[in-house]
Amino acid sequence: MDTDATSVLPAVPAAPSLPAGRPAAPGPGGAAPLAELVARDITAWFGQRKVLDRVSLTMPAGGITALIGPSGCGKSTFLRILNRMHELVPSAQLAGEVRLDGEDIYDPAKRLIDARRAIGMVFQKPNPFPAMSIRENVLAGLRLTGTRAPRSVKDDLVESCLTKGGLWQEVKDRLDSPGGGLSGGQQQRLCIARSLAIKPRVLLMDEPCSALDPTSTRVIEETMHELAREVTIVIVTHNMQQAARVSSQCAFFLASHGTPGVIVEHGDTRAMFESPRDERTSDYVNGRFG
Ligand SMILES: Nc1ncnc2c1ncn2[C@@H]1O[C@H](COP(=O)(O)OP(=O)(O)OP(=O)(O)O)[C@@H](O)[C@H]1O
Repeated sequence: MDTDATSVLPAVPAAPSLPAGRPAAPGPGGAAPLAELVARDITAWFGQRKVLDRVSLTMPAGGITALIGPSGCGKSTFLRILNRMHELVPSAQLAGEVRLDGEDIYDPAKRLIDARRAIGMVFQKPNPFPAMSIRENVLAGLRLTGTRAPRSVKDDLVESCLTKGGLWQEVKDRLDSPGGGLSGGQQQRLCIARSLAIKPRVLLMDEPCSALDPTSTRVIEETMHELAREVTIVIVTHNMQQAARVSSQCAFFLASHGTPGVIVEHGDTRAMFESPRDERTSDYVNGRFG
């Protein structure tokens, strides 16, 4: 085992909140301000195996950050650490810290559910509750978190989340039909709408379009641009054109020859694609490996 693999979850000792790196920008229409997510010195293990080594990344408020890199370099692991899902794996350990607007999400005094509420996740494979209606799917997060609201408030929420998820026009006349009856692209947008219903401040997306056709992919990408006005987005993608189209900044992960994943280079997406500083980034974004 690595000699520095000493920490177990929760890895980060309780610490006073740090001020955010920059003032939070106000959200539209009185919504919660846009949030900055900062990961510092993240090291992760599965059992004895270290899979990430001191990865640091600031994901700016209202930005879309794309995590790119070859298979197995730790992108999904890093993403799952950002909302405390890594700890669901029994052998998983981590060190480092994750701060949402300066607040340590691994602070033992904080509730896990609050971190997951604030930092939502959309997965590679659309996972609506198939037998539940479209409406119930959108509201499922409220049920799970025990949030009660009058019918009219729920109706408004269903409409606004489906609108933000780019699905309202297609489903407004069949809200009581099962979620499982939608196409794959529609199901993924339903999952986005479901995530939005609990008003996350960050949305993590793990290859959200990899199971979708080009038309559905384009709709989701347009949706992401709209959503970035009110949530900070972090997306894992293998599709370099998608990273170039949707993201404002990119982080290139690499785990060479069995070593743990690191970030080789990160920064403005256009600069990363047009004038990468590292030769390995250039080779990857130009399709020479991976
Ligand atoms: N539950 C797990 N148990 C043990 N090892 C795991 C587990 N999940 C991931 N790993 C290992 O951790 C490393 C990083 O995996 P991860 O899925 O984060 O990479 P990735 O860059 O997202 O890959 P891909 O692009 O193929 O999804 C890999 O070597 C993988 O085998």
